[in-house]
Amino acid sequence: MVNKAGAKLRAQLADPDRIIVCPGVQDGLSARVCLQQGFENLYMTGAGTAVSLLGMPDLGLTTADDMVRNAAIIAGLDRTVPVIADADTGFGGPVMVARSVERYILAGVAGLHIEDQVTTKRCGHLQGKELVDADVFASRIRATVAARKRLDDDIVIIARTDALQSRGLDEALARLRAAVAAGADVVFLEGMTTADEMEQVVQRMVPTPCLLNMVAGGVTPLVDAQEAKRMGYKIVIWPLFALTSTYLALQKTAQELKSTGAIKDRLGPDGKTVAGGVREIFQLCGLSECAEFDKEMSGKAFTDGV
Ligand SMILES: C[C@](O)(C(=O)O)[C@H](CC(=O)O)C(=O)O
Repeated sequence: MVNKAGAKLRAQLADPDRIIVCPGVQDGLSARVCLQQGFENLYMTGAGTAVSLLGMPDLGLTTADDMVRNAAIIAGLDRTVPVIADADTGFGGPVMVARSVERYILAGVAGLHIEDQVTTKRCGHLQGKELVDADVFASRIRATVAARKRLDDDIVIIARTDALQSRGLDEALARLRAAVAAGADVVFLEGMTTADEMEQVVQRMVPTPCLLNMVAGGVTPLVDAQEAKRMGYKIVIWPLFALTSTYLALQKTAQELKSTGAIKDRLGPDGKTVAGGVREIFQLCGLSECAEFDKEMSGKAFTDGV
């Protein structure tokens, strides 16, 4: 087996008492902050990757290269923490989908989701989404399963449908059932708009585990982990929380720099040290571990300190 992350995520899914709460992260820094807070899973957001890496909206503009590279960076920070990654539409026909899935597996990802929008997709919480036919979606899932088999891997395959908006709940559920028949492990019904739909999906998809997507400013009512668990969800993602926090904090300090010509130091809890100073952030990102590793390997880079 190439990648043990999938097996770990499967064990988490098999725990009947567990709900897997995944903070969405868009880069190494947001992943580091969530790891510091002790999260046991991470979610790599495609929307956040588009916004953070490209400065562009979630409109299918990220390539497989952009997404796999970002997933590899995030998954590589702590191999004990399973990462679920957005794989959008799989980026093409069955050959391309299988190639992409292999690359996600080799990147060390534990689970990924593939959806039924057209390749020129958009965020699931925007209007005017277009879908591929149900048989095309099923072939994407089959190609994902084939890639997993080819690498003898355990990656968790999450089938996402965006069909609710234009086709209604029954067709969306039928698409998810077909995806499960094709080998998907978990289902993700995107863009639910009421608590009743949220409850129904879990009940009507039994025994397949369901993922719930909590997007601030999106169309789905927001519930906490306890409520999601009560509804029967096994995975909850908060894809944009880090992006939103980063955006709001950056905007505030950018305004300060622009209007005053400087940034005032913010002091930490001890009242003396600068909060969020360069050394603190490097420590978060493994400064001491890097120096320690260098020493253990008889490297000399940090003998005079760092
Ligand atoms: C989950 C999602 O696919 C993502 O890219 O994180 C997005 C989130 C978003 O754009 O609001 C989605 O729900 O489509």
